[in-house]
Amino acid sequence: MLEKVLDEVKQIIEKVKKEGDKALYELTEKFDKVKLDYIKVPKEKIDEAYERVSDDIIDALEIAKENIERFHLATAPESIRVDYGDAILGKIYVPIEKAGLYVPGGRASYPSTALMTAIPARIAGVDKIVACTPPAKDGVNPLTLVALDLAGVDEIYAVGGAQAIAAMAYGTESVEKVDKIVGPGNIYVTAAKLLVQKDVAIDMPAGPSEILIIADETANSDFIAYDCAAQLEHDPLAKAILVTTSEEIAEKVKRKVSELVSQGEFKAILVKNLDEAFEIANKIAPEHLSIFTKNALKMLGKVRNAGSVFLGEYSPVAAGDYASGTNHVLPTGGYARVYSGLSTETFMKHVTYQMLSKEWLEKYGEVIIKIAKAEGLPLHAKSVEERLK
Ligand SMILES: NC(=O)c1ccc[n+]([C@@H]2O[C@H](COP(=O)([O-])OP(=O)(O)OC[C@H]3O[C@@H](n4cnc5c(N)ncnc54)[C@H](O)[C@@H]3O)[C@@H](O)[C@H]2O)c1
Ligand SMILES: N[C@H](CO)Cc1c[nH]c[nH+]1
Ligand SMILES: [Zn+2]
Repeated sequence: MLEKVLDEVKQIIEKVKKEGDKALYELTEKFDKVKLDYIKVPKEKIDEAYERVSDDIIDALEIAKENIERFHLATAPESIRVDYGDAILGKIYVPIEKAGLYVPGGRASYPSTALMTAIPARIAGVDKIVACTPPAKDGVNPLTLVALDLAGVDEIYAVGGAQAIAAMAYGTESVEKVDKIVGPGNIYVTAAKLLVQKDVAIDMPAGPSEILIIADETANSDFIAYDCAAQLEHDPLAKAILVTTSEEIAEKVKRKVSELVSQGEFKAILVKNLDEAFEIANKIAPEHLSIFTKNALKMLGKVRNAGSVFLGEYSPVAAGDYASGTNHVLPTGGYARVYSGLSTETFMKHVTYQMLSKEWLEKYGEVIIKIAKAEGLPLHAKSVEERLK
């Protein structure tokens, strides 16, 4: 599917690279049908946004923010130092300097994604955080602006789609070029991230939402249907797959999903046993994997490829989408085979270090010298020999 839009997206990227802000204004008019007279959202528009949203929803965002912060702090990578007596070796985690967040906003608005991307970036200690999000007729969605502001984003740009990714990758008069672009989006956004990744780091391909549910005969078919429908409501390209040992559940879920939602792709697969179900799930590597079986927590050991796992009937994917605290920016399209979801680590890199003693070098110098000479790199050997004279 991505291949179908690659040529069009390439052209969008080239236009932004060549024409900068002018291209952003034109493409926003073409794709978003919006004519704004700014790209960088002015401070007064952010202040105004607080007036336009209710205290009630701000309170809900604040609670979600606390839970997301709590989990991302608890799971942040820690520097490590190993002291072997004659040598100290270690790894320090350091933040990247500039991060660009993409917060979607085409068919729905995504203030939750503002929190999911900005909070880990702040915890990591990123120096400058900017965000792009598509505008509507009267500007960027006010709740998205409030969420970005609450999470501490430095600059917000009213631009979406592939043009936003190109702007953050290469910079324009208004948009700052960043070191790494993160965040989910539709097929155009995802294709653009894949195309610019030779010039800028990206988190992962995080495209149209997906769910795969493994269910045995004990599962509640209505809960399964609602979880499927919830992910299908994101995008006509969204996918939901039920893998079950029960024909009855497959039929009930199929019927209910078709009553609840009319877009996206739903498929039910009947299997003989749960081992077969996990084999299929691991092959597909879905963004979300929900497990509705007896002893669900025990099933975690069978999971190899998935973005995030939801265990038992009281763990709707919507909880992870908004408020439990795990991140909802997750790999799609089978990329969970090799990529992880967004985390504090996404905004960091590690630097290894060592401080060796004379004793260590006396003990291992010969090993270094032998291998260096075997590789045909005599000056590597010499750099050790000189110290051991
Ligand atoms: N995988 C994840 O972690 C995750 C998380 C949240 C959301 N999502 C996904 O994000 C997506 C959000 O999509 P959305 O469309 O609502 O918002 P979006 O912001 O991703 O896309 C909107 C933009 O797409 C561009 N666009 C629309 N039609 C175009 C066309 N024909 N040609 C070129 N560009 C075009 C426009 O510029 C517009 O600004 C959904 O697919 C949802 O499932 C994924
Ligand atoms: N389910 C989405 C990830 O695929 C995340 C999200 C945001 N808002 C609602 N849901
Ligand atoms: Zn969702």
